Amino acid sequence: MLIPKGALVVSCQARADNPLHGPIFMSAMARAAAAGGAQGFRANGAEDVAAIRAISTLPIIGISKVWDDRFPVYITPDFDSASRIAAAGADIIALDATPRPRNGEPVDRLIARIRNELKREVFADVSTLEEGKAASAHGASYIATTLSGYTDETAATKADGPDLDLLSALVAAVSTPVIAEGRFDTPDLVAAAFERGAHAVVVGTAITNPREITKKFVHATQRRAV
Ligand SMILES: CC(=O)N[C@H](C=O)[C@@H](O)[C@H](O)[C@H](O)COP(=O)(O)O
Repeated sequence: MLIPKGALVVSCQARADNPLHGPIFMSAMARAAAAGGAQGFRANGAEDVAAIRAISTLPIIGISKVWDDRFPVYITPDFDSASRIAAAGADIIALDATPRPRNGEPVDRLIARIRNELKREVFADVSTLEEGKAASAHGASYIATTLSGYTDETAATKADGPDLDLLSALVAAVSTPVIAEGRFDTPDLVAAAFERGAHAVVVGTAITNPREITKKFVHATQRRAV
């Protein structure tokens, strides 16, 4: 198991519309995170994964976001996208493990192919307890709460912060290590995740997205006591 128990993993991702988009910025983010004590990274796409691999030996959870209007699944939907990030240096491949339609092989087959053909650990992003149990049964190495709040079924929970209830339910139900990911945006929430039995916590936006962090502060400037 590559992700150590108790680890903080930092997600270094910036989409094309973000001023920090690109491997130079994302590898600098990763260096800063490692200097701060992060024990692993999550990164999107072969270029960013390769740039982070070049500056660190810490475990990289690689994803490949592929948007296709015909399908809701965009996180590593098929074997080809998984292969590209494995070749770029990802130690662990994260994928959408919901049963939603995808332009790729069914999730059980995708997990098996990544394990058997790419020889990589599989990190299953789920949104419900049932999906987590299924991914565990299919051989995923980690089950993560990443997609809670981002599927039609779970959209209502997004406004409530991270899905601590799903985290606890997964910890109780599967022997696979459970990772807290998605809106863990304060040190207190990270501590709460470990109290509930998380194996590790992945933090993205709150550490690596200055635009979104700035928005929160600007929002505070607009608050007025009544
Ligand atoms: C739903 C989805 O596509 N999540 C993505 C998965 O890679 C990222 O956009 C998130 O930033 C990541 O999961 C970390 O979460 P947060 O940024 O909330 O700490």
